[in-house]
Amino acid sequence: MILTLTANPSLDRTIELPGPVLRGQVQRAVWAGQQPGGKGVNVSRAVAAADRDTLAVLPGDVDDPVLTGLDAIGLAHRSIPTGTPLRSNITVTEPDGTTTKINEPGSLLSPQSQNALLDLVADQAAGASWVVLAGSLPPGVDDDFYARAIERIRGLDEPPLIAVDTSGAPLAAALTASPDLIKPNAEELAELLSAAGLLRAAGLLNAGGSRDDARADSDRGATESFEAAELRKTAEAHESAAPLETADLLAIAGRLESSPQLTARATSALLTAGGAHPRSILATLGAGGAVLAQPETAWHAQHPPMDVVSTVGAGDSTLAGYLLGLTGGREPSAALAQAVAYGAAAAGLRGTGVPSPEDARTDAVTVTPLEATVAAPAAAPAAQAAAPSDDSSHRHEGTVPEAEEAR
Ligand SMILES: Nc1ncnc2c1ncn2[C@@H]1O[C@H](COP(=O)(O)OP(=O)(O)OP(=O)(O)O)[C@@H](O)[C@H]1O
Ligand SMILES: O=P(O)(O)OC[C@@]1(O)O[C@H](CO)[C@@H](O)[C@@H]1O
Repeated sequence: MILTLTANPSLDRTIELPGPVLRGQVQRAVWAGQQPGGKGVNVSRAVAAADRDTLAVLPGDVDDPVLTGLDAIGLAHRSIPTGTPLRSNITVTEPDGTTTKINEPGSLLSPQSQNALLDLVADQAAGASWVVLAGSLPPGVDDDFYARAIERIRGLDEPPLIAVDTSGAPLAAALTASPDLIKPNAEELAELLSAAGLLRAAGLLNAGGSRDDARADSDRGATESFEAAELRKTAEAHESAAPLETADLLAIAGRLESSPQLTARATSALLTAGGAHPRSILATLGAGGAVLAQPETAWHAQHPPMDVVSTVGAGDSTLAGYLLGLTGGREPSAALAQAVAYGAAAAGLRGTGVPSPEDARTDAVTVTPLEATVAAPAAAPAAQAAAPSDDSSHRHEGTVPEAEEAR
């Protein structure tokens, strides 16, 4: 059984526009719909769609629209009453697949409710194969909530494996409890690397990595390239220990999305960093597919270009596809192919759509092993960190040859 905990569930409202969003104007939607959502809930929906056992644990009153929505689709769930309404999150989609999302903060969750939720998860996790802790934390909940959940679950006689899909401070805090798997997207990965001081080890600063080198690069020509400018800004922000600005994080995330090799190196830096860290990383890269990194191995899986309808929940479906693959007996690389097939299928569905196994076809997915992903120690200069090679790329219709499986 795959159990999910969604600390901050939502009613996902989706509005489809006939053209681009026009700020400040009245626009008429061509379609609108709503689904019970939140990251863990979506994982459970995808697992249930594959006819596999799942239980969604969440806060919320039984007559809340999220809970009645779960009743309506027959999804197994357990909740703790809160006396306050769950949030609504709004998605606006445009015909070219552009997805704009506005998420409410959610209602305050009292300390009593938080404890009741942790008790419920620990109680229900006995006998599960995986527990997924997913989504943001509502107001009133400390950043270490998922870390506390991990400690509770690990205290069970036969603890299940634990996956975490959240962002920012709750993700950083969860890492201190060494989850078995995390599923960051490119931006979350960039944020984690920055917070851990691993941007340079990950090869995300320029070769020399120093402010002077970056300046020298830019001084070489009167016209500083966009790339050089981004690197210089990043280096300066990093070395002055100032938090990276959103624009810098997005620039780094963009580089990760367009380079699986760089992502493999970045994930490797996290996996080999001193102190607590996750055991595996499933990094999703939007249209760039996903990288699965484990100590000493990494793979990239890619879906061909496709028409995107709504990417909301694509990451959750990716995680569900991966766990369905693993618990169904697939090797990690084959489970990765299934993960990307699930993510791509979800991106082709309206709203927070989750695919069925028939929608998620692995035969179109290419899986490529990435080599030399064990980076030099975190403090080593980028120039000495092992760079993954891409000369072993090949296509093998969603599964990997036995020789590679054995790596
Ligand atoms: N434009 C796209 N084309 C093809 N596949 C896509 C596209 N966008 C997303 N996907 C698929 O969905 C997966 C997850 O996407 P992404 O990295 O955006 O996750 P995410 O930010 O966690 O998503 P969310 O939080 O909305 O669930 C990707 O790994 C990929 O398989
Ligand atoms: O605000 P959070 O908890 O980070 O994300 C919530 C959310 O955006 O995540 C799901 C898509 O991944 C949606 O169902 C939901 O609206």
